[in-house]
Formats: sequence, C-alpha cells, structure tokens
Amino acid sequence: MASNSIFWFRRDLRLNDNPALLAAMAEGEAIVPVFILDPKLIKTAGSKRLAYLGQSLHHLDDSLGNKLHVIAGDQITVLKELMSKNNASTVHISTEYEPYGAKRDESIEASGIKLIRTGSPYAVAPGRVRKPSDDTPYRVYTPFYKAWCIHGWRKPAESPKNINAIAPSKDARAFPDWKLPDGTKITPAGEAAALERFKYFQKNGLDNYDEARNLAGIDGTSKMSAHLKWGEIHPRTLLAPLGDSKAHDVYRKEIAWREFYADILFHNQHTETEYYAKQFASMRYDQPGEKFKAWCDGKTGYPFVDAAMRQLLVEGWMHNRTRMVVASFLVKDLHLEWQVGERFFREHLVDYDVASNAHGWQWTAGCGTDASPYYRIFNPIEQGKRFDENGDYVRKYVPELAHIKGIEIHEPWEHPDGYTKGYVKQIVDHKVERAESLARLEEIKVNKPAYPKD
Ligand SMILES: Cc1cc2nc3c(=O)[nH]c(=O)nc-3n(C[C@H](O)[C@H](O)[C@H](O)COP(=O)(O)OP(=O)(O)OC[C@H]3O[C@@H](n4cnc5c(N)ncnc54)[C@H](O)[C@@H]3O)c2cc1C
Repeated sequence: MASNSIFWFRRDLRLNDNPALLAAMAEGEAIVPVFILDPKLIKTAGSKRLAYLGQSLHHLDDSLGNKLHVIAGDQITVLKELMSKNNASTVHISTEYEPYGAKRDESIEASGIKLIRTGSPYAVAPGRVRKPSDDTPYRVYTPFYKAWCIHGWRKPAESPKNINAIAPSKDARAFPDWKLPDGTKITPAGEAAALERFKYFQKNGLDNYDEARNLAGIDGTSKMSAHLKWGEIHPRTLLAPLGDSKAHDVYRKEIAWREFYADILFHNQHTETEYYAKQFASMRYDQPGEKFKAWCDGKTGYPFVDAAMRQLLVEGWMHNRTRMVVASFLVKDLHLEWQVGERFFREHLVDYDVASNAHGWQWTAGCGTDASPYYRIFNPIEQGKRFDENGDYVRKYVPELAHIKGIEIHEPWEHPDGYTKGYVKQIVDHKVERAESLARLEEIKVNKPAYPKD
C-alpha cells in the first residue's frame, strides 16, 4: 500500500502560496486533505463567522475536486483514524502560535501523532524578530517594524500542480449548514474571492491607501482581514507587489501591525484576556448594564458610534477608524473594561483574530503596548466630522438620520429635524464622561504610565 500524508487545514484555507501543503504533497504519494470541526471554537464563534467558515470550506472543497474531508470530533481521534485508514504516518500543518492553537498542537504531539510544521499564517513567524542589542522581543511597534523589514520574508510559494488527493468516504463529508442570520450580509469567502478582491484593491485602492484608509464612508481599505484570518490568502502574497511609495509603505505597516500583535501575544499569552499594562486592572470601572446594551445595539445617540456598531451587526466587519472610536467610547465614555467590548467583537467579527482584537482593544483603551496613552480620548462627534465628512457612512447604517444632509448628520441635536425619524437621544454626555475618565485615571496615578521604551 502506498504511503500517504495527511494535510490538516486550519487557518490556511487555500491552495496557493501554501508551503505546508507543498511539503505534504512532496512526502506522500497522495494527500488526505482534512478540516476538523472543533466544538470549542465553534461555541465561541458567532453566526456570521460560522457562516463565513462554512462558505470557505465549500470553496476549498471545490478547488480540491470535492476531496476535502470534513469531520467533526476530537482531533486526536479523527487524525489517528485517518492515518490508519489511509496508511499515513505524518500530519502536515502550518504552525499556529496563538495560545489555544499552540497548546492543542502540543497535546496532539503528546498523543504520539507526528506533526510536521511548515510556515505559519505570518510573513515572519512570531518570536523571530528580536532586538539585536540583547536578544529580547520588541515591545514597541516602530522599532519592531524596522527590524521586521530588515528580517524580511520569503517570496510567495509556488502554486501546487496536480494535487493527488484521496476521495473522502461519505461519513467524512460533514459540511455544516451554518446559515447567515436574516438581514446580515458578509463579504464573499474563499481563496478565489480573496485573490480577486486583492487584485481589485491593487488597481483601485492601493496607490491612494495612505489617504483613503481613514475615511469610513468609502471603500478605501483592502478588506483582506477575513481572508487573512482564515488563511485564504497569505500576507506574503499581499507584501510581494508592494513598492516604495508612501501609500505602499503605509499598507506594509498595517500588515506589520498584525504581525506585531501576534508577536506580543506569543510572548505575553495572558494578554489575550488580561491587561498588558497591569496598573489599569486596578482602575474603577462600571458594570455593563443598559448603556452597554445601547452600545451593542448601535443606539448610543452618537451617530458615528451607532453607524459603526450597526455595520458590525450587519456585516461582521467594521472600519478600523470606527473600531477605535467605538472602543474608546466603551472604555472612556461608558467606563467599562476593554474585555467587555472585546468579547462582543469576538462574537460578531468575521475577521476575529485573537491577537489583533485583544491588542486593538488594549491599544485604544490605553493599557496596551504603546502609542496611545489612556488620556487620549476619542471625541465621537469630531471623529465623525473628520472621517465621515459628508455623512455617507452614518446615512448608510442609521436610517433614522438618513434625511439629514452633509456633515450636520453628526450633530442631530443641532438640527430642527434631528429627532423626527426616531433617532435616540445621547445616553451620556461626552464632555462629562471624558472628565470622569480622567478623574478615574488620576485615582490610579498613571497619567504618565511607564510605557516600555525600546
Ligand atoms: C478595537 C479593535 C479591534 C480589532 N480587532 C481586529 C480583529 O479581530 N481582527 C483583525 O484582523 N483586525 C482587527 N483590528 C484591526 C483592524 O481594524 C482591521 O484589521 C482592519 O479594519 C481590517 O480591514 P482591512 O482588511 O480592510 O484593513 P486594511 O486597512 O486594508 O489593512 C490590511 C491588513 O492589515 C492588518 N491591519 C490593519 N490595521 C491593523 C491593526 N490596527 N491591527 C492589526 N492588524 C491590522 C489587517 O490584517 C488588515 O487586513 C482591530 C482594531 C481595533 C482598533
């Protein structure tokens, strides 16, 4: 009987630029491509993310000529059964670094299964970029970015030719039927959609990215986050065509933020749920109640915040500018702990990424790695006027305000018809809550927190 190898898809739902897949193909006569449905991850994922995953699995299966094995169950049992049934002695994977995936893989190895790791979901794997001065990890983004560029990354891997995959039996076709909730509309899933969207962005958005990326009302960003989350495209593929222009450099820097946060989480695993700057754990916070519910529902009475939260509910995605604005509002206007909002994002984001989400929240909350001190408090009205100048973003998601033209939409209280279509009144006064936030900061005496210097 020929020797085969298992290829276990996890966060790499693609065939191109996939070195681990090439390694599996090189080893055995045929591969057994498998995706294992993990009840623990399914339990914490919201319906939009699951629907996206379901669609992505179907696309992957199509590109594999309907050879994808989809099996629910305990990973060790599933892999052992597949290995013995298909005469495979190894399981090929791309390495996972975040706490849950890394621990799971360790326990699989401890059961006697030989995992062969090739590559990772990053251009430069977490842990690789270290300070030359003392060989410790970076704690501040800008020097990390410079060292990351010097370290460099490989070119995209070749596309596989003629994948010889073993056909699954009927019981290995447990494709879940995850439906999108009514009224929601998520980005198309799959490797082909990722490549097509990136091509479109290269042609229509990349050269203007530095200017357009902050404007919430336009299609000015790449929308690669869900594709990266599921590995339908690799960051190498995104980095390869970039040149030296300012716009290209800013795009490269954003990719590097994802890698920086993965590196920070790798070295500080507790920061998935705990404060990176520990002193903020002792700050006075409120308990989530009615105001938190209003934030979740996009009914705070602050148009830019409400538009963003409704975008999240409908699309499972939110513009980066408004992610910062709503996060600041939750922590500094409602005085809730960042983890409360982080969990809500985790449930609703299609692109949920443990490192980028936990550290995006901590950065905005002022207790994260660097750059954003706690006393930087986003003004939700001014942010709206600046980054949604003509009000298109708010008009798109908040129909109760759609009748107000232009920038005036950001201050319905100043408009004679501001509340005539049912828009809610403000749940808090930003000026008052800003002062309250700074007073609470004073109580823990970290006006100038000791941020690490590199
Ligand atoms: C509170 C908060 C929570 C966040 N949660 C997530 C999350 O769960 N998953 C996630 O992928 N991103 C998260 N981000 C980062 C960022 O908002 C999204 O990556 C971005 O909006 C995705 O849209 P895009 O692909 O069009 O981005 P683009 O602007 O086109 O950027 C390209 C890629 O660079 C990376 N990137 C861009 N900005 C950031 C950033 N600030 N931090 C880390 N990576 C970045 C992403 O991989 C993104 O796809 C969060 C940011 C904040 C402030």
